[in-house]
Amino acid sequence: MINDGEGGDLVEEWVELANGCVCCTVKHSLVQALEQLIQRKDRLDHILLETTGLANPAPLASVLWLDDQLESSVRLDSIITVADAKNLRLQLGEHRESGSFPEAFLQIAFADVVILNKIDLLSLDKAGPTMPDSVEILEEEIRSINSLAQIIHSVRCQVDLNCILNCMAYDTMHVAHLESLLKESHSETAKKYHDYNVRTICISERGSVILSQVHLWLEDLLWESKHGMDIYRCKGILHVHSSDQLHTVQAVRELYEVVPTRKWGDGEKKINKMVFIGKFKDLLHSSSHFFPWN
Ligand SMILES: Nc1nc2c(ncn2[C@@H]2O[C@H](COP(=O)(O)OP(=O)(O)OP(=O)(O)O)[C@@H](O)[C@H]2O)c(=O)[nH]1
Repeated sequence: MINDGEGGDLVEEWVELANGCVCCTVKHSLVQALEQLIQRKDRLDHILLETTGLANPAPLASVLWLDDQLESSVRLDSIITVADAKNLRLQLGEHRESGSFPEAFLQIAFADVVILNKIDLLSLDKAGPTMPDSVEILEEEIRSINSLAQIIHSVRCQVDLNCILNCMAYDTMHVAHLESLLKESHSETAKKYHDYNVRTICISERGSVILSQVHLWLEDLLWESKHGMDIYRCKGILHVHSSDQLHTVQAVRELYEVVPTRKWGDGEKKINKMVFIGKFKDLLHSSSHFFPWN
């Protein structure tokens, strides 16, 4: 039984979910359970939903990001992935070769924050006979999959809660983190890939875009997987024709939003910049192939 604080009242309310996977079979009862929790909103600041180590975050993110009934009371703040610093590279390497355990890649690809845990074990390894992974190498590995995620280091997952709560990673109106896209990104630009690994690519181009064509283009990419792109997550900023507003783009799998967020500043360099996380095949070198409306 669970007590509400030390010596506190016994917690009597339970929300029981049917047996099954939270990202597929019990997805809808999860939404109902959250709605019940929200009824007691005065007592709730955050809901932390911990999935199994084998979960694919995409279906949950889709349900929680845009569910109309939930939208007003609950919002998806961020997806946090804990990575085991001691085993990360070995595991990703093994699964990259064999194509097994895609969830490891998905969990990094969808993460807004990656907690790189057990870094104390890296420093211990230095005394050992084999070359240890350095924090820098591991960060590079994570960034090659997802260059948008914030990476924080921890021992026994002791982290500053300010780093993982109120990230507003799915809030299109919260432009601050999207505006970092205006700066240089760590990610690769489009080119031809011969493998089919999960990675981040960043495409930027000047000129203005026509909003209706942006929608068609995104639907081609996200719904039809055109241009050999299987996109998990996408963020971007757009310079829309005949608009003085900077528009932001967010997408999780097939769901996406394009919204005006703020006025472009006087003298500000107006660009279109899209960051895609996913699998890419046969991409061409020139980014102009991605902005056909120019
Ligand atoms: N040295 C060290 N040990 C850790 C750290 N975090 C967890 N451990 C230990 O590692 C062992 C395995 O724990 P985890 O890797 O968290 O695995 P788990 O408990 O199965 O976690 P799940 O993946 O959530 O199921 C336990 O004995 C932990 O005490 C850390 O940062 N440093």
